[in-house]
Amino acid sequence: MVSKTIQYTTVVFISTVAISSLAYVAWWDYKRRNDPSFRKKIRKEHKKIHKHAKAAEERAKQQRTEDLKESLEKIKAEPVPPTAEEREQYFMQHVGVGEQLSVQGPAFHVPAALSFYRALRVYPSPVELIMIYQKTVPEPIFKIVMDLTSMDTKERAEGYYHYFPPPNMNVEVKQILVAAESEEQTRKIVLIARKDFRYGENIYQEHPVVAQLDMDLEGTSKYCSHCFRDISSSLSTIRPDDLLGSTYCSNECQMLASMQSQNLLFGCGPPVPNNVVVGQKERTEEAEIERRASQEAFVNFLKASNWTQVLLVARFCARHVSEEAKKLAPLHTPLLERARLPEPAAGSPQYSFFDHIERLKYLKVEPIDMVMLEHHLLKDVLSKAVDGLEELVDLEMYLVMKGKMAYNAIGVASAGGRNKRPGAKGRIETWEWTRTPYGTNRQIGSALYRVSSYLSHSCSPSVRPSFPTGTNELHLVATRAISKGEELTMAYTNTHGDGDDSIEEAYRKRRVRLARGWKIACECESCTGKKAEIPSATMVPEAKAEEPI
Ligand SMILES: C[S@@+](CC[C@H](N)C(=O)[O-])C[C@H]1O[C@@H](n2cnc3c(N)ncnc32)[C@H](O)[C@@H]1O
Repeated sequence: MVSKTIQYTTVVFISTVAISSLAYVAWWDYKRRNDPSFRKKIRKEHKKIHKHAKAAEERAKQQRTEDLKESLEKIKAEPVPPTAEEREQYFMQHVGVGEQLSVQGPAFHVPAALSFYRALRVYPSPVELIMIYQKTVPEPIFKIVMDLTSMDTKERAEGYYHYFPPPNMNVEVKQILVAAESEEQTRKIVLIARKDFRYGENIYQEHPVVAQLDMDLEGTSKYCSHCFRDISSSLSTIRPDDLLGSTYCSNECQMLASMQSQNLLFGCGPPVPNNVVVGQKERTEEAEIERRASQEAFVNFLKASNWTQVLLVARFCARHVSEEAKKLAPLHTPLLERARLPEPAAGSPQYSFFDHIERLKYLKVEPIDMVMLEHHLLKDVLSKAVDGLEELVDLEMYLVMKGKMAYNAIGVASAGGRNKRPGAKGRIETWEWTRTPYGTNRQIGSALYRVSSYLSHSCSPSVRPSFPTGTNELHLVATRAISKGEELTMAYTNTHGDGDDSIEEAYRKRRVRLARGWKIACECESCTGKKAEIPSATMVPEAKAEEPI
């Protein structure tokens, strides 16, 4: 009886709930069909729910990004093992951990990805490893590894000018947007003073990334082929196996040149240190003969053409290799300290040798026959030295690199430069111009500098490159008082014209040179107002060199 009552109560309760639910559904449907304001309210509710869900999803995504960022910072703060063997062990250990974690379900995806990322950090050829990961690592984990990689790349790219140039150089790089003739905005990169400078004050100094004596001076024992010091009245060092016949002021310069590029390009010692095995060719007698033949062909071309920009590119590639080799087999000698380049400030992400030149603007170089030939000869020298090295300069990259040298190299007029540089040969489009207020015809060589590459041109400039140590170490000197925050400018060409040129003739000549060399129609004060009265300080290379030009 009791159970019947319970059954009955349950049935009544269920039917009551069902009936009232049905009534509610019927009422809801009626309202939805007949009441526009009700419909609007529902739509609003739907939107609200959707918005909340989206916001929650966004928050979760943001939180995940924040967590990944935090993990990335932690990983970056971890020391990288110093030796090649330790790095290999570290790599194996983290790949192993990553593999174990990746089979334990979604909760372990992030820790697995972090392990794979740690391994990626120390692998000598990261792009290759990413391709292997893509094929072997489960997709959601691979995606996290890629997120970590792009976070790191973005931070490195955006943060570069935050760390470079280092504060002790007293300048900073700023990117400003300017409206071009086409109304499209273009980016101008300028060098700005971080503090006030007096007239004649030294702002900073820097060693070149790569430097090359003019070809007519190479091997003449007048100047050191590495630092450009005048050695005409002293003993010089020569290496008998050097095909370019370069001469040096000291054993130190000869060793530095050899380590940075000379041996790989023109010598016959191992192209990279013996303990760096990646890509090294077995040095058979046959391979050595082929290597020498490629070097000879390159040297013959250089001597016949008198061009140096191809050599700046060649030295850049070789130095890139030597810097990478140094990472694999660290070498700390006082000698290398002496040649230190400006490096990003402490705490910066790691930038490769190439990262510093990647940002520089470049001139468009046409692949005319001679350019194709020099490219072919350079590739041959590189590939005969180390397998695969020619990949550094496929034709497209070579044209860009040459364009960077053409746009940014500075003419070095150390020890006052010279007066009788032989005139350029061949078609005018093939003449090589360098940025120098003393005139390319006074230089003894040219060099690429990391920071000075950013200097813009003005015909009434605020700074000039100076070489007071008698070498290619560039000192940037204020040609007038400069205030903190001011843009620093140098003259890319001799703004006074030649000999007794009138003001108009000097103006015409510099406009032609600026247009030919850097495609600039100068709009500086002196040009727009045709105020060709330029302070003579811009023209005086060194106290020693005050001879008429
Ligand atoms: C060696 S880069 C100097 C760095 C440069 N300021 C930049 O924006 O990257 C030379 C290029 O800077 C620009 N530039 C330098 N001085 C200029 C000037 N006075 N007027 C117009 N453009 C200039 C031109 O595009 C020139 O080819």
